Amino acid sequence: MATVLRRLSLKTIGSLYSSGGITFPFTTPDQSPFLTRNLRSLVFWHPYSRNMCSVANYEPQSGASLSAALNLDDRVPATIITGFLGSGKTTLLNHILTSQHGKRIAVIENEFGEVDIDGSLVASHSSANEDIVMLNNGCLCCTVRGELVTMLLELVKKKRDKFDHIVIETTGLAKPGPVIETFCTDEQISRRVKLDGVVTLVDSKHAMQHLNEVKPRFVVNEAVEQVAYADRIILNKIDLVTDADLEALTKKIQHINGMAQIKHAKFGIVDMDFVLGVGGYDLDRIDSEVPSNGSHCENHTNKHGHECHQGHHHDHKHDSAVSSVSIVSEGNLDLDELDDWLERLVEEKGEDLYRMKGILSVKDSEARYVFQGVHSTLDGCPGKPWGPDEKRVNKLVFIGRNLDESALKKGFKGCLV
Ligand SMILES: Nc1nc2c(ncn2[C@@H]2O[C@H](COP(=O)(O)OP(=O)(O)OP(=O)(O)O)[C@@H](O)[C@H]2O)c(=O)[nH]1
Repeated sequence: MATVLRRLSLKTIGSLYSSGGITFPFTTPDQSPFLTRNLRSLVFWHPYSRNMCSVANYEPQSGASLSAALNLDDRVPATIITGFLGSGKTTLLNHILTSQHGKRIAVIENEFGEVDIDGSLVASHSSANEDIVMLNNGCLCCTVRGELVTMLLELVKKKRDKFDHIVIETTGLAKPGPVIETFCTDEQISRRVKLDGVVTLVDSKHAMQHLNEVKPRFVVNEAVEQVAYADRIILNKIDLVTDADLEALTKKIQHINGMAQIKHAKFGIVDMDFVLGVGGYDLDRIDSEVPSNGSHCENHTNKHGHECHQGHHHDHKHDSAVSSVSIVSEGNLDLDELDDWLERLVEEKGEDLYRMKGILSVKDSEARYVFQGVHSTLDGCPGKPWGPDEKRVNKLVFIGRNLDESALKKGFKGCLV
């Protein structure tokens, strides 16, 4: 059964505020379809992310309700660092903790086993006294997910004034899906913490072997999942590979995830704005995040100075069951058809749809429509208006398992007017 997020109009938020408290929005009786409901209101509030979306068409009804609504998002951003065993997660974490970014960081270090080796490595590297390091034993994605919730709540309830950003380092064998879903589905967490992004470290020397590993039926390949869920991918340890190896790996990764920005690095050295303040789940960033043709690949730290080419994965054969499908197409979409298609899609394929993002041109609408989703949780709102001479190009990216590219394209085409 699809979980399509409900929204409240600004007017409703205002009345909830003035009535002395916010009621959790899932209690809204609004049963209208996802897009139709959202496009026909003016300003929307995401019950989990509390993002204010486009205010372009909004006529303020009362100063108090607008400012109350605009001040809603005081949640602390959280970054998940994931990546296969030995890929350089702790190295990146130490780089974050010793860099000048002006943020006080709270770290949740997930150690699998009795001895907290990574914890002491991190603690001994952290330069800022204010940084907080917490440890939990076990695997975040399975046995200790409840513990993650407890730790996050403890942080935000008791120490909120002591840090500006949370970084969670998962174990090398963690599946990111369940950890991400904690931020979307746990009401207490989603009210206080906002998922900023998933940063995946890839060991350039060994990743191909892990990505190609064939697992028994129903067993997940963690390395593939970690790439698939990423908002940012760091191809680390480039000092250990040749140009050709790096190019092949980049293509393989772009085939799995055509949405994430990729950077090459040695010892996790990347600019801080590549990993913190990513806004991977912010609807107002989707316009700049959805690539028009394949994934972004910036190569600032590439020792070899070669360029990555977007969209080239179509020239190669890959056997991975997890892949991405991009649709770039001019034209206007019929709102009702689109609504039906998206709802049907997440209902039927939600399990297999890891991430999706899109910018859509809807008939008779002045503004872009932006949406993003994780499995069957969809989230969308009107975005920037189209310019008078601007080509109205729809861009959608789906990342998931066993995606049927032709069925997705056909479904999309069926929504064009
Ligand atoms: N040559 C080389 N070594 C690196 C690079 N980045 C990290 N390393 C080394 O690789 C080893 C593993 O790095 P970690 O940061 O501990 O990796 P991790 O992902 O946290 O490892 P686990 O916690 O075991 O999953 C360490 O010895 C690092 O110093 C790199 O770019 N090049």
